[in-house]
Amino acid sequence: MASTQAGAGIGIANLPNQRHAIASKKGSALTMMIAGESGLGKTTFINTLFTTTIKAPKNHKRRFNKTTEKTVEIEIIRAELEEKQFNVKLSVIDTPGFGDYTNNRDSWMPIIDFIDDQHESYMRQDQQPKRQELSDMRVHCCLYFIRPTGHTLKPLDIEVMKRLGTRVNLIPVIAKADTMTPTDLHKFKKRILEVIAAQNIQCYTFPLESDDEASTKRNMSIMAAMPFSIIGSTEDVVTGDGRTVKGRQYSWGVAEVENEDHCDFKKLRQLLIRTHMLDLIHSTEETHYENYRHAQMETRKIGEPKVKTVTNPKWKEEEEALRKRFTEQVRLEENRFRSWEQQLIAERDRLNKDLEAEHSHIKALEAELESMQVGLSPKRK
Ligand SMILES: Nc1nc2c(ncn2[C@@H]2O[C@H](COP(=O)(O)OP(=O)(O)OP(=O)(O)O)[C@@H](O)[C@H]2O)c(=O)[nH]1
Repeated sequence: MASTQAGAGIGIANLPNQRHAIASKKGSALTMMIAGESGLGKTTFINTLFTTTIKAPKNHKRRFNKTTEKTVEIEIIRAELEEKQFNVKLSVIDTPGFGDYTNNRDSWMPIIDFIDDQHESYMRQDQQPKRQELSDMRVHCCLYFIRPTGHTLKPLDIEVMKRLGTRVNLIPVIAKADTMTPTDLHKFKKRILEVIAAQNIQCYTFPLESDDEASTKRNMSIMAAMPFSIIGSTEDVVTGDGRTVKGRQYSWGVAEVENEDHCDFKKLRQLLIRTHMLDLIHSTEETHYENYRHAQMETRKIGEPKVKTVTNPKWKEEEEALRKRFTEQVRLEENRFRSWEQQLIAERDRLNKDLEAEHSHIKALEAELESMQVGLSPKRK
């Protein structure tokens, strides 16, 4: 696996030039999450990103190049990027696709919970007296994959994006851009942006103005590309003019991953791991984590554990079913006891009657005995 970034480097050396020079000697850690409906190429995208950003692995720590089977649970893929003494620990969280079920809430709720749980875990560690080695898996950005329908955002997309946007730096992405013509793609992007504005969905934004003109221009061009259209592929294919590129081969030609006329993969990668990595980390800390902390502090005392409300509707349904089963069981048992009680009462009555009959019988015998005794006793004169 060769780096396609050979000349430009992977860009980590550019980190000191970024707006927030917070990179320490220890390096930075970037955690990105990939979410969206099933089968949109999320896992393929991760592999594509890694094959084009990471040099051949030198040790077992780097774990990537996943097979593209259906993702069924949240998976974390880690890699280390290193360039000119800058070390970036990259974690990519692949999430199960949703949208396959009648009740789709079941599938996207764990994603939201995962983001909240990372904030919670960091906050709890932060409140401890000893805070040297905080483990931090807070999600710095979430790429939300949109199906290339050519129409508009679906209600499910809107629902999930709204929730994600208030928790994390949300970056909308149009999947499988090679399945749309440039004109349709352009119209689709416009409609998506209209829905995002109308529905008040919070997406990641960054300051466009920079110290130098070139950076400002670059920022504007990246921002103008949102929502980023992408093509995912780890395959090397040969173009009509003889170049070997990462792309998807069709009878009509090649859809190239890194060709800016074909999709925005390059711009997205530039934003994520070159130009705005530190801004993503910083805004997570300053905005999303602070929002979470603030909301929790209003309702809880320091050190108090979070009351886990049962937010997952699947659990709610299970709880409901369990409650019904329990009530039914109690009702059956009560009926059983009641009929048992009836039987006991009937048995008691029967025994009482028998006892009474025995009593009467004994009394009759006693009376008989008495009269016999009277008959036998010697007559007095
Ligand atoms: N045309 C086209 N197909 C793609 C692209 N990216 C991925 N695919 C194909 O789409 C299919 C699904 O890809 P995955 O990466 O498994 O999709 P996923 O979103 O991770 O799927 P889940 O794990 O089920 O959520 C595979 O057959 C890929 O080869 C793309 O950019 N264009």
